[in-house]
Amino acid sequence: MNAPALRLTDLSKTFPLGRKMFGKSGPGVRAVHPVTLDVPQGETLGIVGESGCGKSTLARMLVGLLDPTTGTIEIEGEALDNADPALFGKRIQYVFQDPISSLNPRKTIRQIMEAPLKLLHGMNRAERAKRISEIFDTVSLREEFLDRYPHEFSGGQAQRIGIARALAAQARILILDEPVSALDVSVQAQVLNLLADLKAQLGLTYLFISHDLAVVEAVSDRIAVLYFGSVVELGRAEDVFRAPRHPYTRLLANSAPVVGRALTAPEGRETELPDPLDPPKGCAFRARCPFATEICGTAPPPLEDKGSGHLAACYHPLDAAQI
Ligand SMILES: Nc1ncnc2c1ncn2[C@@H]1O[C@H](COP(=O)(O)OP(=O)(O)OP(=O)(O)O)[C@@H](O)[C@H]1O
Repeated sequence: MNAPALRLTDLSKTFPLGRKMFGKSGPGVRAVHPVTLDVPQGETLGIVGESGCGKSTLARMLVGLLDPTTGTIEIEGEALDNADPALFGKRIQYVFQDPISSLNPRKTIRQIMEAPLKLLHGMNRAERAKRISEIFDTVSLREEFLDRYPHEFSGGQAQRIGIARALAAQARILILDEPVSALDVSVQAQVLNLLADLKAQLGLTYLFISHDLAVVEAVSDRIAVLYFGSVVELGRAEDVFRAPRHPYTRLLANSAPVVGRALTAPEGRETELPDPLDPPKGCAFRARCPFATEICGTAPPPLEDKGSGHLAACYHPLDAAQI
């Protein structure tokens, strides 16, 4: 069997707060609790969760922008070494939410496209020109765009350029961080279609981060739900929002699709995330959960298979009658 495209083992991140006192570091914000997860080759894994649940921190560790506090990242069976950022760049690339501001405004598109070909693959001028021409053809961009600057493009064109830049590195895993949220609805579908075509054509693996549950459900094979830095549910895209096992996922699904609306909670229950500086001892969702009992305050529930490969971290997983 092939090694998974991506294997995370106990990957976590704590941001230290304040200076070290008497040689000891102060308290920290635990942004991502240890995550253990395989992403098979060719899969699109959707990652959802409300603001502050750790999506960006997780994604930034995966592309080498942040050092993990614990754990390892393996790509196609090979451990990534943080000391060699170029190794990350060739294997895994980030496509940003805001395509225009993620491209260097002082560089032409040609310069932007050439950088990974030169730095990561040592290509000469002729090789770079040939490769850029092939990539532009793949993403349906005209070569006359190459001598223009990022601000001259619409959001949809700029996102195609962002995707083209990620392809130039020849990475086979793309982290798509809200890749269509900043685009008009009519353009969103074009970019999503392009991503689907590229995946089929090039055998790519995607991690698709979004607040838009309908988009995530449509594009993903599996979905991971993050809450307060932990994966609390993981299952097939068709099951996670339609037959959630974790009460948080049900809350998330019931709160959609109104973007930006505060999540609702049963009367008398908390609506806020716990304080990251003073994390609760047991399940982080228990103050918001209508099913919480004593056991929920003892220790965080482990992420376990609740049937047919559908995982949830909950002592009282929902059954069909509760959905
Ligand atoms: N550099 C940092 N220093 C300290 N705390 C941080 C830092 N970056 C993120 N955090 C904290 O880590 C937690 C997770 O943040 P993160 O940005 O990963 O969440 P997110 O799910 O991506 O949110 P959003 O959807 O708003 O981007 C939050 O409590 C945040 O305040």
